[in-house]
Amino acid sequence: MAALNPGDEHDRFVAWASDHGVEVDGIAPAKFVGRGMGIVAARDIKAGERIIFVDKSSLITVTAPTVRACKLPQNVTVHGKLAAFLAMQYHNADSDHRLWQGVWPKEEEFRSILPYYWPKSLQEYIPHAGKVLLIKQQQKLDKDWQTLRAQLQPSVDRDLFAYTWLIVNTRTFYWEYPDLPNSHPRLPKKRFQLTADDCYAMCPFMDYFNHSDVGCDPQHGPSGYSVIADRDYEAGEEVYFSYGSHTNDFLLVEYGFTLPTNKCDSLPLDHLIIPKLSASQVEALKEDGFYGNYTLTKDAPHICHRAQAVLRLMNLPTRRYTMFVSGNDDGAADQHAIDSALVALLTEFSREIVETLEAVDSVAGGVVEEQQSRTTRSSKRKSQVSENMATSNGQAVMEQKATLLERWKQIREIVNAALRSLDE
Ligand SMILES: C[S@@+](CC[C@H](N)C(=O)[O-])C[C@H]1O[C@@H](n2cnc3c(N)ncnc32)[C@H](O)[C@@H]1O
Repeated sequence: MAALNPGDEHDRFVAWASDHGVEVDGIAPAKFVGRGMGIVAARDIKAGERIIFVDKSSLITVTAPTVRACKLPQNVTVHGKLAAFLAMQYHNADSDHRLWQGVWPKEEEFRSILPYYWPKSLQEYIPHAGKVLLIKQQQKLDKDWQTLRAQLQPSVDRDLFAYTWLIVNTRTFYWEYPDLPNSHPRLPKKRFQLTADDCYAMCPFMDYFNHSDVGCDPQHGPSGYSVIADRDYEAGEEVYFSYGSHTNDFLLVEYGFTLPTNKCDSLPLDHLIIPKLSASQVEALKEDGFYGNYTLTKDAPHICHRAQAVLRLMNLPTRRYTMFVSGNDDGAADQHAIDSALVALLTEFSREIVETLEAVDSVAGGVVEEQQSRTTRSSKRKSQVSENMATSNGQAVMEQKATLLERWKQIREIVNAALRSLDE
């Protein structure tokens, strides 16, 4: 259930936005239990109606004069530059985006939602694909901080920078700079040279929308962003759009949530397959372009072509594998043997899942106690404040644990669905 009037700070922001190039039609921000803000239909909306337009002049990008005025080092990433700008402005009561900043989730909320902040003993149980992403995220943030710290300290400390870096990570949109050749010395002159890492924009009001695997498609053009309703909506319904074709492991690490059903979900099988390969098999797969990136999905045929190939190399005479990867044989004659090999692999995966579910349950209990005792011990007196902190840490860990258990149950369901259909 959504609260249609989420509070004064949101009213003030909406009024500010409408004076700053944001045209809202038929939608409103609303507060949802357990997942912050989102957008609801404020009246019945018809498919094809434009529900929001945001003029490019209101975006925060590296080309904005206020960002350029910060004179940040040339070698820092676009992500780092935007995070530094937001952090430098964070305590400035006169900053242009003060009212917008006031409706973002607070650092405290991020601490419980985003795996970046989770205790190490819980991060350890993030599924393999998510852990790889989390390490990359930590490395990118660290590198940006190292490049910028001399310029930012002492007014901006690492905690504030991490928070604004994660605000950028969870709230930016893909932006292609309509006037690219002259936009910024840090950006390439030619459009085809732009990479995804260059194309970040903070976009007021658009960053209220929550993600779904189906929903409206945000559009960007030379004048700004717009969203067109993908279907009819009744007043009060939540309106989502898609952040992209993301798996739940990606959503968990980058945004701090998973979707209960997600048509884009898949699981990597690399951590189960790669350790079983001999050196010569690795060499052959690399030569043929079939090394790694093996995935499992809930729906038939369950595994990707690359996984079909590697299982053939591991379980059949080499010539059968060669015929398959060269495209001279569709592999149908061997499918039964490959399905049996896959069942063995997934049975091994099932054991890992059961063990992980049990481990998350017990580790999380330990973390709550550890955090509570650490928080209460660190205060001189066992004051109400420290008790409240301990309780909120405890609650955060319980929520993190629930998110993690939920993800492992989704993984179990994908594996079981594949096992059931292979058994038919
Ligand atoms: C662009 S913001 C969307 C607005 C945000 N909910 C807020 O309170 O301001 C992205 C963040 O919203 C949350 N979010 C987005 N889609 C969600 C969903 N389907 N379920 C739960 N949380 C979601 C996640 O915390 C994510 O990091």
